[in-house]
Amino acid sequence: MSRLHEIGPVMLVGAGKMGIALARGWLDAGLPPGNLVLVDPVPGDAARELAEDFGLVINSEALGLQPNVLVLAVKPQIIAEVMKTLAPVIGNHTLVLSIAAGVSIASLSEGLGTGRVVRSMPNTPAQIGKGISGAVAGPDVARQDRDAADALLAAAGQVVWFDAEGDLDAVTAVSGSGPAYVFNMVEALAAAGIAQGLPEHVAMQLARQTVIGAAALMEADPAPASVLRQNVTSPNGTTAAALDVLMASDGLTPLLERAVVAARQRSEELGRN
Ligand SMILES: NC(=O)C1=CN([C@@H]2O[C@H](COP(=O)(O)OP(=O)(O)OC[C@H]3O[C@@H](n4cnc5c(N)ncnc54)[C@H](OP(=O)(O)O)[C@@H]3O)[C@@H](O)[C@H]2O)C=CC1
Ligand SMILES: O=C(O)[C@@H]1CCC=N1
Repeated sequence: MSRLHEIGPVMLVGAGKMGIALARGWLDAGLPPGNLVLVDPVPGDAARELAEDFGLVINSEALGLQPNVLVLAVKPQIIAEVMKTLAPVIGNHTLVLSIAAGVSIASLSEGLGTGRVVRSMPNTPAQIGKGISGAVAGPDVARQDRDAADALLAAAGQVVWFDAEGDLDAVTAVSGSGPAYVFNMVEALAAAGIAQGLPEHVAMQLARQTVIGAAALMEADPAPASVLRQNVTSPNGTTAAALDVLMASDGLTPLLERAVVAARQRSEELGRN
């Protein structure tokens, strides 16, 4: 039996892009639909579709419930306001699992009046069970709370637990936001193909399938990324010519480092709001 069966009622507050990605992952991994309720003042198409597909309870009926796990998936900018409305939902037995970027365990605990808080950072491949999450448990989190949070996050993919909460800002910058960097690389590679005279739809097909194929190969072959890169690189060939540009001192590595620093700083800023 999946660990998800043992968690009991889960309330997802914020049925947006990431909330729905997680909810789909949980339901696909065996969370009983009767144990999941959605709270979102204006549920979008994806939320309504999910609710319809699985017969989920949405909004008003949900608010009378004190769930075993309250998952907070609203934007960091409004989380303080949203927490003010959630006091009646927090029972003695309620664990809070936040996925909000930057928002500290201390402010979550203060806002909700409970120390049973896990702060986490998943990413959107959660929707197909291929995500990765970082997580930190607050000081009042018991072993069984941590197991429940781990089961929810593990349904979405891999989970890495950290002792230091500050590490989650770096996790956010690397893997939380990371899928967007890869999608942007597909856009950039397609644009480069178009600049070389390929039709737009063909350039996009080539770029997209190249990233899909490379990711699938990396999943199937445990060799380090550097070895997989070397396997593409014939001596003095075309890839070597391109990598001379990408791996130059002003190439992809310093660019990504700047991008990750910017994301980390933004995560820290969001936490100060
Ligand atoms: N997107 C991602 O890849 C990731 C996001 N996160 C975190 O997840 C959280 C949500 O991000 P994301 O899904 O991208 O954002 P979205 O805007 O897509 O989702 C937030 C949802 O919360 C809803 N909402 C607004 N007010 C309330 C309320 N009072 N009660 C309940 N729900 C409310 C919004 O509705 P409406 O649109 O009508 O305002 C929206 O549906 C953020 O904290 C973000 O940091 C974490 C990891 C990855
Ligand atoms: O862009 C954001 O702020 C959120 C957090 C990580 C991914 N999306």
